[in-house]
Amino acid sequence: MADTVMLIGFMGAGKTTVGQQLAQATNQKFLDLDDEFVKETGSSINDFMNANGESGFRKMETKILENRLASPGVISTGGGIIESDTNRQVIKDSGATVIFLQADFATILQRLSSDTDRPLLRQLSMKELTDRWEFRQPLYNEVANAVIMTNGKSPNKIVHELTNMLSLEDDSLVSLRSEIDSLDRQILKLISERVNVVKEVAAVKKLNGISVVQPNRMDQIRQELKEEFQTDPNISDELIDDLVSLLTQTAINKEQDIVK
Ligand SMILES: Nc1ncnc2c1ncn2[C@@H]1O[C@H](COP(=O)(O)OP(=O)(O)O)[C@@H](O)[C@H]1O
Ligand SMILES: O=C(O)C1=C[C@@H](OP(=O)(O)O)[C@@H](O)[C@H](O)C1
Ligand SMILES: [Mg+2]
Repeated sequence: MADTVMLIGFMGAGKTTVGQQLAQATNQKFLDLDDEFVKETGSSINDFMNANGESGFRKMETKILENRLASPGVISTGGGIIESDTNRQVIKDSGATVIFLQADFATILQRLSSDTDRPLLRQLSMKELTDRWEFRQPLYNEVANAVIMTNGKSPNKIVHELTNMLSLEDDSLVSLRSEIDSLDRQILKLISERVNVVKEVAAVKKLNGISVVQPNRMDQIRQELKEEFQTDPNISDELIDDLVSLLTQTAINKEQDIVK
């Protein structure tokens, strides 16, 4: 395992949560630069930013990064650490293994919906926050050695991926698999949402005495999807046939349970 593993990513990506658990799982020291900030300044981040503005916060954040970077173990950073050119250079020069914890913007907003500790969340408008998100993405990528997609994954699962990745030679395969794992979870969540709608359909059919299986409807679904996706080289007619069969069979089973 590398001497220092540094977690970067936007607010709410899970740097603090995952960093703590990764350090525990691998028996290493854990440092969170936001906690170090509070220790060093004797002030909460909210109070410090209120008094000194974001630029004052950034200057102190750079000092703390430079002081703590040599610490072996897991270091979780604050989401804005990569905004400064100096910080990015310091991070690149440090030799730490830098992991970008990625999550989509909607997931971030959901995770932070009841947060009160992050001043920027309150100070910035939604447009400014979105702009900040977009501005930072290439900067995270610039310093990262590997990316872990966190959408739909528990911190435990992410720690597991990280421990695998950190003992592997080829990070690129792990990053790509991480993306696939995240997409698989999103697909399953969508299927679960589809089943919820199917249950409502079953209730309507039951009320009106309509039979569960409607062969025309299945053919229509297949036909429409094939037309819509005919120019997508990744989606073959066979894939559509297989997927629709799977989805409709799942739906029929569920509806039959409800209608009987
Ligand atoms: N993988 C995850 N899945 C769901 N919720 C998460 C995940 N990682 C973190 N969270 C939650 O999101 C919020 C922000 O996490 P935190 O670790 O503080 O993020 P960061 O340090 O990147 O800002 C916390 O409430 C935490 O419990
Ligand atoms: O994104 C940012 O600019 C910030 C993220 C926070 O850390 P987390 O990323 O751990 O929330 C904290 O450093 C401060 O509120 C500013
Ligand atoms: Mg944090």
